[in-house]
Amino acid sequence: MYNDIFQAINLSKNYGNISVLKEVNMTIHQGEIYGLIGENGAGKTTLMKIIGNLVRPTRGSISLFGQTDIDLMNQERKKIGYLIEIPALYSELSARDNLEFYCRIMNITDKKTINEVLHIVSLEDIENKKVGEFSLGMRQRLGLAIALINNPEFLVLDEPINGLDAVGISQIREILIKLAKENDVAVLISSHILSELQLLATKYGFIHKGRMLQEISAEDLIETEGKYISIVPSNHLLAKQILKDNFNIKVIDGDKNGEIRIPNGAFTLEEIISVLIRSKVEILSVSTHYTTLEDYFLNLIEGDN
Ligand SMILES: Nc1ncnc2c1ncn2[C@@H]1O[C@H](COP(=O)(O)OP(=O)(O)OP(=O)(O)O)[C@@H](O)[C@H]1O
Repeated sequence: MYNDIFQAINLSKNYGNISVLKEVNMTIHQGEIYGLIGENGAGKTTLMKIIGNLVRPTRGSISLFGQTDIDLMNQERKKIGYLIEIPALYSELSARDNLEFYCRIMNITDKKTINEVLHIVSLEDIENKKVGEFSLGMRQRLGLAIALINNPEFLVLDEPINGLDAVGISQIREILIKLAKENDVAVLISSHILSELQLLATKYGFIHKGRMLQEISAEDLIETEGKYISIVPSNHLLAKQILKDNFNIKVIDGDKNGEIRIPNGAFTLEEIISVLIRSKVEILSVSTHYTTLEDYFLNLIEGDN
C-alpha cells in the first residue's frame, strides 16, 4: 500500500527563458491536507497543472501513488479530483445536469455518485436550479462536487475558497477536513487566505519565485517555530544587546513600540526575564504568542529576498 500520494523530485518548469519552478522537492501523504503557500506568480498553479498532466515538466520528475512511469501515472490520475482555475459550468443546465455531463465525459456510470456529491457539498436542495442563477459560493461548491465525482483519493484545489463569504469558506473547510479524516483523502490546496489555511492544513509548503523554501508540518510549525516571546523593555537597544550577549539568539523588532520578539527555542521565559532584570532593564510587558501563518511566511520570504 502506498503512503506517498505525490512526490516531486527536483521538479523544474521553464516557459521559454522564464524559469517558473526550480528544482522543487515535496511530498504529500495520504490523509494530509497540504497548504501550498506562495505569492502571485510563485508557481502554485503550474505545479498543480503538472500533477494533472496539463503541463509537462522541463526537468525532474514526479510520482503519483508510488508510480513514476508515464502510462501508469496516467492510470493513477483517475484517482485525482481537480479544481484548477474556474471550472467550466454550463449556466443553462442545473447543478445535477452539470454533474451528469461530467459523469459522461469521465465515464462514470454509477448514478448514486451524483446524489452523494450533491449531498457532500450541500447542494441537493437546489440541484435543479439553473447554474446561471447560482451565487459564487454555490458555483464553488459545484466545482468541488465535480472534483469529487470520481471519488478521488487525492484532491488538487487551486484557490477553492477565493471570493467566498465566511459561511461558504467554513462549509468547504468542513468538507475537506471530513474527507481527509474519514476517507484518508490527500488534499493539495492553495489559497491567499492564510488565516483560513491555518485552520485546516496539516502540512505546509512555502513556495517563493518557483523554489520550495520549506515544507513543515502544522504541528512542527506551532511547536518549534510558531511561538515567540514578546517583551517591551524600558531600554530597547540595551535589552537587545544583553539578549544577544547572553543567549546568542537573533531577536527581531515587533510591531509595538519598543517591542522585541524572541523566537521560542532553547531559552525559557524565566531565563530571559532574569537576565534582563539582573542587568537592570525594566520590563514593561511580557507575553507569549503564536506566530500567524502570514507572519511566518513573510519572515521566510524576507529571509530569502
Ligand atoms: N502558459 C504560460 N506561458 C508563459 N508563462 C506562464 C504560463 N503559465 C504561467 N506562466 C507564468 O508562470 C509564473 C507562475 O504562474 P502560476 O500561475 O503557476 O503562479 P501562481 O503561484 O499560481 O500564481 P497566482 O497565485 O497568481 O495564481 C507566472 O509568472 C506566470 O506568468
